[in-house]
Amino acid sequence: MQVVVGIDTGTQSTKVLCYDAETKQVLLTVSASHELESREDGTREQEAVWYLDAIRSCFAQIDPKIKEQVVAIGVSAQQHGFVPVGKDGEVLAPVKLWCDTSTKAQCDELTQKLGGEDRVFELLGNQILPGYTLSKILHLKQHRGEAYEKLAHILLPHDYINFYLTGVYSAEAGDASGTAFFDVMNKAWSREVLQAVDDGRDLYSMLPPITKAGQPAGSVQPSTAKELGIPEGIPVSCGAGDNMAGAIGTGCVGKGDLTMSMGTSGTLFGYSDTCITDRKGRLAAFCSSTGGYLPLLCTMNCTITTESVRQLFGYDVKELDRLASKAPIGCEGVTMLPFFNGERVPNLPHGKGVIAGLDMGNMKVENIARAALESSIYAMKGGLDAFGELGFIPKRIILTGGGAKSAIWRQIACDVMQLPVSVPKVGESAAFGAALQALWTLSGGSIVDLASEHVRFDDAKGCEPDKEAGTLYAKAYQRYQSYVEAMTPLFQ
Ligand SMILES: Nc1ncnc2c1ncn2[C@@H]1O[C@H](COP(=O)(O)OP(=O)(O)O)[C@@H](O)[C@H]1O
Ligand SMILES: O=C(CO)[C@@H](O)[C@H](O)COP(=O)(O)O
Repeated sequence: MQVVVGIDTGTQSTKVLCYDAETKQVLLTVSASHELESREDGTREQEAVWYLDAIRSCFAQIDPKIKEQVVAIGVSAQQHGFVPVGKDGEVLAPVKLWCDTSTKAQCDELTQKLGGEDRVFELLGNQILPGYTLSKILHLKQHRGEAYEKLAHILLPHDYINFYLTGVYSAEAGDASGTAFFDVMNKAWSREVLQAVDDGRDLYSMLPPITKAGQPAGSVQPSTAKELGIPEGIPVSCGAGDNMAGAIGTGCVGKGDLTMSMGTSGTLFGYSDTCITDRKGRLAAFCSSTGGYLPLLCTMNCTITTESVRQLFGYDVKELDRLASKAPIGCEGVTMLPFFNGERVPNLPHGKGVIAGLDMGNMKVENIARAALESSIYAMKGGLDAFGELGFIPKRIILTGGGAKSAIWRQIACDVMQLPVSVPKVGESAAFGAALQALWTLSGGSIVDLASEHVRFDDAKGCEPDKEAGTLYAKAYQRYQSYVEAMTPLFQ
């Protein structure tokens, strides 16, 4: 046995996956859920200690005989969250998350101070958006002054978990690229952008060094080894944001590969050897955690949409799928704008969910159920168009995330995007990707070869696009776009 472990701390839960690289079998996956603090002003926060508690709880569920054989660990976590840490490693305030929309004012203030959107784009290759980390630091300064005074280390969730495992402060380019203080063209922290938050304090010196992809962030320290029941001194790979880890776990590591993740958020990302920036702001210019780039579209409402609708009617996911399958494509004109959690693309942090186009004939739960599934895919369709405009032409889409378990949703994605869909055998792609990154740290060599050796696809779940359905979806998508345009002024 050669056991590598992937930890994925998502929004809803932490998952730990043990993979035997010799037999190419996932031995087990365990999980523990997290709470989420939500407030009406768009605040979405978690306590960093919940992540460590969830990790401890996951490891407690694993057979000690497997744990003894672990040879390396990799960590993936939700991107963008700000973990403010003091000089002795103590966490100073709750973690503001990727889906926190309460910092729009700070984003506007910082963008203006830096000279406007064009200048920001020149400095970073990205915009300053509420989901990203930068505005959360200014928010801490303005609203939690005491914690800000003690700030000594600026970490992302996966950096913090790596610190727990190794005792070392580290970062890597993939997750760093989602901070809005990382210059993606030069793969370096931006001193100028951080000075806009506070020119009286050296925030730059609070950033961890960037570990090169494929290199370890450190090794498991004795106290953590004892707590988790794993060998001390084993390597911990540099780690990744969850989308970057998901790219590894779905084999999206070579030129032209494209993955769509249907999780709490909806993401569409492709691998590129060169930096791809999108001045129109649909694709974020992120780096991969394998040494290249990962342009990415993120919507804040994918399974958020289906969860909101199914909870409203008291259904489970299977019942929602069953009802949706009874409605025709386009839901007889019922159109949903799935901005239940605000939205990032389009940049509408104060956006709201809308169900439009209802009349006495089409107001059926079947249509509303289907509109939830369709709309979260329409929200990602603009990303595919952006990839095309920027010269990135994929041959297929690899689907992952909790939503990819739904057969009807997979076919909707395939028909809306008009691309063949492949589904990896291991569904927990971020945890699996983190485990494969750990294996890469041990073995060295090419990540492309390693992914093609270990990432397998489930032929039974793959789908081919239907042209006729594509024509119907294209019409419904146009209607969706018209509603987005019409509603946008109300959300600004
Ligand atoms: N069979 C299914 N059909 C539709 N949605 C599903 C199904 N199984 C799980 N899900 C959705 O997947 C979500 C979890 O997705 P996941 O990718 O694990 O989330 P995250 O990583 O964002 O925490 C659940 O909240 C649920 O809405
Ligand atoms: O903000 C983004 C990407 O930019 C999100 O994709 C987060 O990384 C959270 O992911 P999930 O919890 O949905 O996996």
